[in-house]
This record gives sequence, C-alpha cells and structure tokens, in this order.
Amino acid sequence: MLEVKQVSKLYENKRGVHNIEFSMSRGEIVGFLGPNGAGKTTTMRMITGYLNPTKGSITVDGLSMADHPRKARRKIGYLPETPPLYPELSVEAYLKFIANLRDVPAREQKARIAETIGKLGLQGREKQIIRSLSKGYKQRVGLAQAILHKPDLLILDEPTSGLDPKQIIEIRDLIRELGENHTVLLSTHILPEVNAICNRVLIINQGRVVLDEKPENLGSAMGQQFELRLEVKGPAHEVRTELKRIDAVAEIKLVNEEAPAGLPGLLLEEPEAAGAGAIGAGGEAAGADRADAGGFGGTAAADADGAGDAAQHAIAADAAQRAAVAHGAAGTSTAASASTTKLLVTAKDRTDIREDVFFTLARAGYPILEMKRESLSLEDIFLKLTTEEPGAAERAAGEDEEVEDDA
Ligand SMILES: Nc1ncnc2c1ncn2[C@@H]1O[C@H](COP(=O)(O)OP(=O)(O)OP(=O)(O)O)[C@@H](O)[C@H]1O
Repeated sequence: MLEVKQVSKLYENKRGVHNIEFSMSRGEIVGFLGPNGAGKTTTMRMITGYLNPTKGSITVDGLSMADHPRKARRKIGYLPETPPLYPELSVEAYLKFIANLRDVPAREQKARIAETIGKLGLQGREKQIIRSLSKGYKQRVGLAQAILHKPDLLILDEPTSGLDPKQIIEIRDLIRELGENHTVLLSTHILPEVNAICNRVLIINQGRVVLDEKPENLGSAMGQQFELRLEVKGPAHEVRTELKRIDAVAEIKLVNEEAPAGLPGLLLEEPEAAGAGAIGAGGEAAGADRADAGGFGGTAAADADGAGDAAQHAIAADAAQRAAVAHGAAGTSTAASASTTKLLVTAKDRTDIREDVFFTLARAGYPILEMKRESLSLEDIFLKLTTEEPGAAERAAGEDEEVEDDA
C-alpha cells in the first residue's frame, strides 16, 4: 500500500529526516512514535505530497508521489496536526467544499457527505458553524475531511492531541473503526494509544527509524529474555530446588518486596548454603545464620548505596517467614503470607518455560498463586531508543548528505 524508500529531507539547518525506509500493507494500523522534533510530521507531509523529499521515493498503491502526485494524493486522506478547517462554514458546507476539492462526482456528493457525517457521529451538527464546535467535534470534522473521498491510506498526525479523556476514547474508537477499511499511519505521543489501536510500531529518533516491529515482538526485538515472575505457596528453598530441576531454567532469583522505599523489587539470590534440612531442623536458627552470614548474590540494585541495609532487612524478613512456617503457624493470615515465595525465573535461550514450571511445581505440591511473563513496556522501549546523545543525527547527516531548502 505504501513504500517509503531511502527518503531524506534536509532543511537549511540540517535537521529533517535521513534515509527513512518502511512499507505498509493494506489493513495495517501503524503507530508512528518519536520525541518532539524526531521527524514524524516531516515524514507524513512527504508521504501526503505536501513536501518534496530531498532524495528517495514514495509510492502509494504502486503510484509514485513524484511522478503522479495528483493520482497518488487521491488515495490518501490526511489529518494534519491542526485540521485545515474553515471556521466560518457549517459542517455540511465545509464538507461540500472538500468534496469539490477532492473531485467527488457531483451526483455522489450528497450521499457521500451524509454517509461521512453518520460515520463520524456528526448527525445533528450539519448546520452548526465549525467555530462553535468543541475541540473533539472539530477533530471529527477533520477526520471527516480526511475520509470523504474514500482514500485507501489514512495519515493521521496526532489525532487525539489536546482532547479530553472522553474525546480521546471516542476518537480512538473511530480510528479503530476506520482501520477496518483503511490502512492507517498514526503519529502520537500517547504510548498506550499505540497498544490500544495499532498492530505495528514505528519509532523514529533524530530523523532515523530506530524500531519497526509488531507490538508482540517488541520484547524479543529489544533482546529481552524470557522471564517469569512467580508467586508460589511453599518455602523458598524447596520451591527453588524444584525449579532448578527444569533444564531450560537459567537463573532463579528471590524477589524481596519488603525493601524500603526507593529500592522497589530488589532481587536477592538465595544463598546455596541454606539447605532444606537446616530449615526443617529449626527455621529460626537457619534463618538467623543466613542473616548473619549475609550470604547473598546481589543484583546491580543490591550493589547500590544503601542496598546492603535493604538486603539485611529482606533476609531477616525471610528468616522470620521461615520461622513462622517452622513453628506451625500455618492457617493464620501471617502464616499464609509467610509461606509464599516470590521469584523471578529466567529461561535459557528465550525458551517458554511456563508449562514446565507449572507441571514441576504442581507435581511437587507447591501451588502457583500467580505466574506472569515479564515484558518490557512500550515506555521502556521508547525511552531506551530515543535517549541519545543530542546532535548525533545532525553530525551524521552532515557527513553524507547535501542541504536543501524546504520545498
Ligand atoms: N520548515 C522547516 N524548516 C527547518 N527545519 C524544520 C522545518 N520543519 C521541521 N524542521 C525541523 O526538522 C526536524 C523534524 O521536525 P518534525 O516537525 O518533522 O518533527 P516531529 O517528530 O513531527 O515533532 P513533534 O512531535 O514536535 O511534532 C526538527 O528538528 C524541526 O526543527
């Protein structure tokens, strides 16, 4: 549907976009993300034919934007950041104007406008002057002008920017509906919006595409391991021993959720020395030994300033839990939490270990209270990919490309 090949746009100040390349298939809804000034609007304006690329080619449904701009633009509906509305016109008069502008045949215009008004929920507002509409309704009119000529491809530049939460939900629902019949490229700063509507994510930073993935593949694209967060009813050492039997398990960490504020989710390796026998023989004593020995393999967090105290606290808490279990306090509410172990289990080679974990712990008689696959949030990924040394792109652009003025 859309092919963007090695497209660059260089402005006088050398900013712009550099060798952007991606394609979109029919029916896709692609979220286009990037920090301010990354190049989203520049890219969208080139795709819609409002700006000429300095180099590279753009084709829409096989039509080159450079060679057949009029025909190619007819296939595109564009909602710029600020919708091009005429505030003095009524909704109906404005859409009639747009229908003429976009060569909608005169005999079809009335029905087409009525259909579009229905689709965008603008019934009852046909005669209303655009100036008097709320921002959400103005945005609906903006979307109406973008789809009136029945384009295949919709380019929407921050369509929910400046709307209140209710309007955001309404416009999002509309976009999702439009996505059933259109291919959509949608720029936004609202990351949950991408999770809510898009089936692909494109991240641009300093004028370059830095990620192009389906949401479900984001974790592995970022080199994320297969990790499970578990809450198991059973003593830590035994649970850990059972999990170690699984070949595909690479690492098991106990999760301390009682760390002081500022050190959330500190992870502690359980010391090998604390054997099941010792606990069975006298939980309190075994726990106390562990605390004294301070034997834990900390993560980076545990090495941080002040983490030593947190680790001691965690080990003492764990010792108390074990003591409670050993003293037969099971059945009380304290004991219920005391017999629960929280762990983070990492698999070898990104193997899906969920079934193995389930059956292993079930066979051993340790019920899993909660099992959750860890996943990187889009926010984490966005920050990771877009936090770069400022000016790097400009320097790179200056090295290999010539400067051109805005078209
Ligand atoms: N007409 C122009 N002349 C010179 N530089 C420009 C022009 N338009 C954009 N730029 C520069 O090109 C870069 C990309 O801008 P663009 O507006 O495409 O970013 P964006 O990702 O849409 O940002 P935002 O999220 O803030 O809307 C920026 O550094 C911007 O300053």
